[in-house]
Amino acid sequence: MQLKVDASAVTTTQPVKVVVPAVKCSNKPFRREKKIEIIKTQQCGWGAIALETIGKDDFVIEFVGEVIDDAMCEDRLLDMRQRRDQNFYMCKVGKDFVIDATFKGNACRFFNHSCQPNCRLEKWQVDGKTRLGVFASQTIKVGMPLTYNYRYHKRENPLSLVVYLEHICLEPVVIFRNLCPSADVVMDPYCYSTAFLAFQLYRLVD
Ligand SMILES: C[S@@+](CC[C@H](N)C(=O)[O-])C[C@H]1O[C@@H](n2cnc3c(N)ncnc32)[C@H](O)[C@@H]1O
Repeated sequence: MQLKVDASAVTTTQPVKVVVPAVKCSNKPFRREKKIEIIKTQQCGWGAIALETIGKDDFVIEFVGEVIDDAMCEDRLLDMRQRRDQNFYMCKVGKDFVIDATFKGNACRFFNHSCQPNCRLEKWQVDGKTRLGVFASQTIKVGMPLTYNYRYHKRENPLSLVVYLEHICLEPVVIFRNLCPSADVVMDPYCYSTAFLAFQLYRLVD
């Protein structure tokens, strides 16, 4: 599996000088990424595991991808629906600001969701630009799957939700059965619609 990375189109993975947000000053720049392996999981497609012990609150990896606006995001969601894609790699960072790791990204695009994750996403301001870092929320041992909570949300534009719901109802899917046994992610397992795609946008909006 090869991902194309176009440096001009993605947020960078290079170490940079970090301006830590005043409110959340933890003085931890995006340092070296941790060693990670991409593996085929039993039930969640591809996933990522730690290849080294990761300390609590350590920087793990940056979430990189193409920066797209809401309109482009909508277009891509429609394309995904037509292709019947089941894996989604978008993170909504703010209004008109989505990072899409579908076509361009790094190992972070393989981190699966868990309601009891060992990592968390943080939004940082770096030299005036918003960047997403994945940090360990606990000590992570070698071989452990790397997960964070996708924080699904409902589509904000109810109109588009209605339109999409009319159009699609695919095969039943049961998701998050493996890493997410609890019921705090509510999905309709019988209607795999674009409404569902909307849930698949990770949310990091304040
Ligand atoms: C960011 S991708 C993660 C990598 C993905 N598993 C793959 O094979 O490329 C997100 C997608 O992985 C799948 N996924 C993530 N977490 C999952 C979980 N806990 N259980 C089942 N599928 C999961 C869903 O299809 C989701 O849209």
